[in-house]
Amino acid sequence: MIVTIDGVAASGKSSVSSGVARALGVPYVSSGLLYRAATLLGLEAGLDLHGAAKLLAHLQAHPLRLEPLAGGNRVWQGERELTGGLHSTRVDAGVSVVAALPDVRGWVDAQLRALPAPFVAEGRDMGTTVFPQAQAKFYLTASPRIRAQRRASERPEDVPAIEAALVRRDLLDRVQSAPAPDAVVIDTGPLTLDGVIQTVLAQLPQRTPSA
Ligand SMILES: Nc1ncnc2c1ncn2[C@@H]1O[C@H](COP(=O)(O)OP(=O)(O)O)[C@@H](O)[C@H]1O
Ligand SMILES: Nc1ccn([C@@H]2O[C@H](COP(=O)(O)OP(=O)(O)O)[C@@H](O)[C@H]2O)c(=O)n1
Repeated sequence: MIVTIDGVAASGKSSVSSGVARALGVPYVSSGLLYRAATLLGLEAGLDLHGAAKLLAHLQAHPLRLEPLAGGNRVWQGERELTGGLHSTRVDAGVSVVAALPDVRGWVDAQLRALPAPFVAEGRDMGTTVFPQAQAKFYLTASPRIRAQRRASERPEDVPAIEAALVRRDLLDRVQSAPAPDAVVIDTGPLTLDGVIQTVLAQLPQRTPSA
């Protein structure tokens, strides 16, 4: 079974996916971490993030590996773990530019499609482009202010600055962020994290042992 959980920035995708995946006993897959890792490598190499050809050549010369665990995903470049540096403000600021490059999207999509199901996949276009065949699809929302307040514990900036950056990223990401027509949309604003996880679990199709 593949479950997709898409949504806007900081809407709760990775926390909810982790909770749902643990309840199901399967891994979750964070597609955003691959875009973040591609951005970090580009920044470290001093590349122009708008330049698809050089960035893609760099990614192919320095392959990344996503480790999709139920408790939290990790990203590796050979023996070097990149995970800790992927949620910085500078990666936040550059990632939407990298994610707009069709070649980079193809590179990420190929890695995701090579993963063995079952899993919960989270991002922007998991239910539309990457896994349109998924058995259950969800799309998380919440107001920019609520999302910024939640993320404030994870970033050095104040809530208004975080909110402005989230709104900017939503705008830059809007092309790949449309909900799938068959996704269940959940406004997480009035819900606790566990409330969202239980809402998702309650809507999953009955599983058979082989699914
Ligand atoms: N429904 C919720 N209620 C309260 N806090 C939440 C809720 N969902 C997520 N959070 C918190 O909001 C922050 C952002 O969630 P995260 O899962 O990282 O979102 P995303 O993966 O969409 O960026 C985290 O600190 C998380 O614990
Ligand atoms: N499926 C995806 C996932 C992420 N992304 C890009 O990667 C960025 C980081 O995604 P993320 O899911 O880690 O970000 P948050 O929503 O957790 O802040 C997004 O802002 C998008 O630019 C994408 O384009 N498509």
